[in-house]
Amino acid sequence: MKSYLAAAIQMTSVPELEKNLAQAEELIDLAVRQGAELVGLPENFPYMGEEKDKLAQAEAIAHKTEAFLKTMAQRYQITILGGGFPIPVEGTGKVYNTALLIDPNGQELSRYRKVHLFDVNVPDGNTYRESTTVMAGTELPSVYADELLGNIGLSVCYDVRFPELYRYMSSKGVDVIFVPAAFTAFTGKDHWQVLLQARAIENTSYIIAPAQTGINYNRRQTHGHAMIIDPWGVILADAGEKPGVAIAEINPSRLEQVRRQMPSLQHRIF
Ligand SMILES: O=C(O)CNC(=O)[C@H](CS)NC(=O)CCC(=O)C(=O)O
Repeated sequence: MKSYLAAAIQMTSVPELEKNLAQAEELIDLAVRQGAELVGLPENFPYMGEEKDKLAQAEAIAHKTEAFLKTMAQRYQITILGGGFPIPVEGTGKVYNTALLIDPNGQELSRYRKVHLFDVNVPDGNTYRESTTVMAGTELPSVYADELLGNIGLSVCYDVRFPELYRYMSSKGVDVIFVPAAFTAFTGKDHWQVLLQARAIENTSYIIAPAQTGINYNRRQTHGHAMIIDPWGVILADAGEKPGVAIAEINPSRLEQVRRQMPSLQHRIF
C-alpha cells in the first residue's frame, strides 16, 4: 500500500439523470486536478427523486451510471466508487441499491448491495420506506485488497448505524471504508459525524464518506458534510454544505502508527 490522495464528493442530485452525471463529472475533474487517485460519489448520485419515479427510470439509470463510472475511471485514470444507485432485480419490480468500485482500466473490482433499508418515520415529518422499491442485499461486503490503495470495504448510508457490518470488514483486514450517503438533514445534524468517527475509531480505519447536500427535491433536504476521517477519528477534510469535494491523504504509516498506539482490535474478547 502507498500514500495517496482520496476524495469524497458532495453533490445535490436532483430528479434528472443527465444533469446529475454532468455535475458528478465536474466534481470528479476538480478532485483529480487536486491529485485524487481514489474518488467516491454519494448514494443516489445519478438520481434523487420520489421512489416511484426512480423505479420507473431504474433501467436507464443503472445502464448509464455503470457506463459513466467506467468512462470516468478510464478518462481520469482513477479508482472510483459509485455510491448506491438502483440496479433492477429481474422479475421482482424492485432494485438493489448497489455500490460499485471500478479501477482505472474500467474493470469492476467490487460490488455491494445495501443490506439495511431506510424504513423510518423521521421526526421532521418525512416518511421513508426504501423497502417499497428496493430489495435488501443479503451478503456482507467483500473487502477488496488493492495492492496500492489498501483493503477497501463498501457500505451505504443507513448501514453506518450497524457496527457489526464494519466489524466484519475489520476481520477481513479493511483499511479504507466507504460510506456514501444521502443522510437526511434532520438525522444528520446529530448523528452523521458521530457515527462516522465511531466507525473510524473502533475499527482503526480510514473512512471516506461522500454525501448528498441541500434540497434535492420537494421537501427532501440532505445534510452534506462529505468527509474523510483518519483511523484515530480525526476529521481530515469536510466539504461543508455546498457541492464540492473533501480531499485528504490516505497514509499506510498513519494506519500502522494508530494501530500500534491503540491496539484495540487485538483486544477483542467476543
Ligand atoms: O432522501 C431520499 O430521497 C434518498 N434517500 C436515500 O437515498 C437513502 C435511502 S431512503 N437514505 C438513507 O439511507 C438515509 C439514512 C439516514 O438519513 C439516517 O440513517 O439517518
